[in-house]
Amino acid sequence: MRITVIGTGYLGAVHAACMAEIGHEVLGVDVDELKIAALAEGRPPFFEPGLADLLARTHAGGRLRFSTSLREAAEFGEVHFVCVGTPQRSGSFAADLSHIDAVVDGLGPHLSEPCLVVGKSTVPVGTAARLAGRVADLAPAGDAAELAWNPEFLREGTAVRDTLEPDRLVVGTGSARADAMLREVYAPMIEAGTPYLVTDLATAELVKVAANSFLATKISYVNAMAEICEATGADVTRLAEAIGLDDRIGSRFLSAGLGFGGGCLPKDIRAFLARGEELGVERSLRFLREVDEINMRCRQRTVDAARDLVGGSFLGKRIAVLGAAFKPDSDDIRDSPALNVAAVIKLQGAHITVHDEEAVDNARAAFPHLDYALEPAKACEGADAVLHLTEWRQYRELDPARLAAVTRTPRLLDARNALDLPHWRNAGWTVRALGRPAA
Ligand SMILES: NC(=O)C1=CN([C@@H]2O[C@H](COP(=O)(O)OP(=O)(O)OC[C@H]3O[C@@H](n4cnc5c(N)ncnc54)[C@H](O)[C@@H]3O)[C@@H](O)[C@H]2O)C=CC1
Ligand SMILES: O=C(O)[C@H]1O[C@H](OP(=O)(O)OP(=O)(O)OC[C@H]2O[C@@H](n3ccc(=O)[nH]c3=O)[C@H](O)[C@@H]2O)[C@H](O)[C@@H](O)[C@@H]1O
Repeated sequence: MRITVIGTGYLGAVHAACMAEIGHEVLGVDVDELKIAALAEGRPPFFEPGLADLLARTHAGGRLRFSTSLREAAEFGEVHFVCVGTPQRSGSFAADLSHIDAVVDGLGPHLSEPCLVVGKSTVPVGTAARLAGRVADLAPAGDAAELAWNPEFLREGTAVRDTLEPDRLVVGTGSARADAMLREVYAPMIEAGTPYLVTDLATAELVKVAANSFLATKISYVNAMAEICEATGADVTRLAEAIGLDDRIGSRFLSAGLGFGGGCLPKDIRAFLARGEELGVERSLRFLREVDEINMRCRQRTVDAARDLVGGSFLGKRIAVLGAAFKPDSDDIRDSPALNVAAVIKLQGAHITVHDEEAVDNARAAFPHLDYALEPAKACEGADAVLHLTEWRQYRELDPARLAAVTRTPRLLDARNALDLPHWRNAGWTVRALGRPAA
């Protein structure tokens, strides 16, 4: 099929490459000329494992092209996936829908042949019905163009696998034609046994925010337990292990520590709260405010634990920060808990040096007042404390004895509960972790 993917960011670039990988002819479109130039040369504009190989393969096969022209997209595609950003609006919790509106307004008048516009961005419930009306009004050929909603559940860091082997496909549509077209798009996944659920538009939109809210709630639940563990001398990692063995609960998304960040979970629960208020159902979602509060307290607890570790004040202290991305295997620093903590500590008088193999350029651009090192050991030189804030595998493989030798005082805060603490203690480190006894 001829597919366009409009918006080639963390979601769209992966979706475009994966659609080409399963055999479709794909045109990726973005307003960002630098991004399009990189993608057109087969270079991923961001770090995502597996994406570079996929781009190289699909480019070589001639199935993947890029452009900045929406008109070209309208003329080319049978199915148009809309993957533009829906960030938090400034000064409010609500989602900014201006990008998605601009795409529909730009695409609509040029949609001539029978085609399908498919929303993949995460939107407040009710948006799809509004946009469906807009597509019908704008498309010159009347009912030739339809709109369906197909929310995306990929995670950064595993985006390629999540797209090629999704847990489920959810399609919001009332139209047999739209359903048939999307079954054709996703035929290899459906044949491989991926559950394919057809719902109405509103349910499809809600499935997405309900799933992200549940994941955020699970993380904040375990972080609330970490606060209780801190008050009682218990160990949240053992607690999570024990409750996770109940398969009704499950062990995934029970890693306590610095909490969630990124371009999705934080803004999605806030946009859901804002939409709940508009709909007059704020009571049903009030718990999400608590989820957000608990999550933000994780950052504060990390700052407090780091300050305690260095003796009660950051003034004049040198702090090494390991990790800048919001999660490992990504260079994405949107609402990064690690950089949030680093910036707050810097404001309290410390000298900060940050290491992150992949996110360093993004971090430097957004936080130019922090210092950066290209090696973990360089970041730790002369440090009064080392803060482990993003759990890259590389940090689990560090040699604590070698690292201790370059610090001023070997003190470690593991804010992700991911390091082998006895190993670090044996190498002479004073070790703290969130939600665990000091030992
Ligand atoms: N990043 C992720 O892991 C996932 C993101 N989502 C949702 O997908 C949407 C996109 O997220 P990301 O890819 O992370 O954002 P992003 O910011 O990385 O990418 C958005 C892209 O849209 C482009 N864009 C903006 N206006 C445009 C226009 N008028 N025409 C063409 N392109 C335009 C931007 O230049 C940018 O490249 C959001 O709604 C997000 O919540 C959903 C699932 C996973
Ligand atoms: O809507 C989206 O964009 C995506 O948001 C999340 O994916 P993502 O943000 O890429 O990453 P996650 O693996 O969910 O991690 C989110 C944050 O939670 C934190 N986290 C995760 C798991 C955990 O146990 N503890 C924890 O603190 C991570 O460090 C990270 O900061 C969802 O997992 C995806 O299903 C969804 O498609």
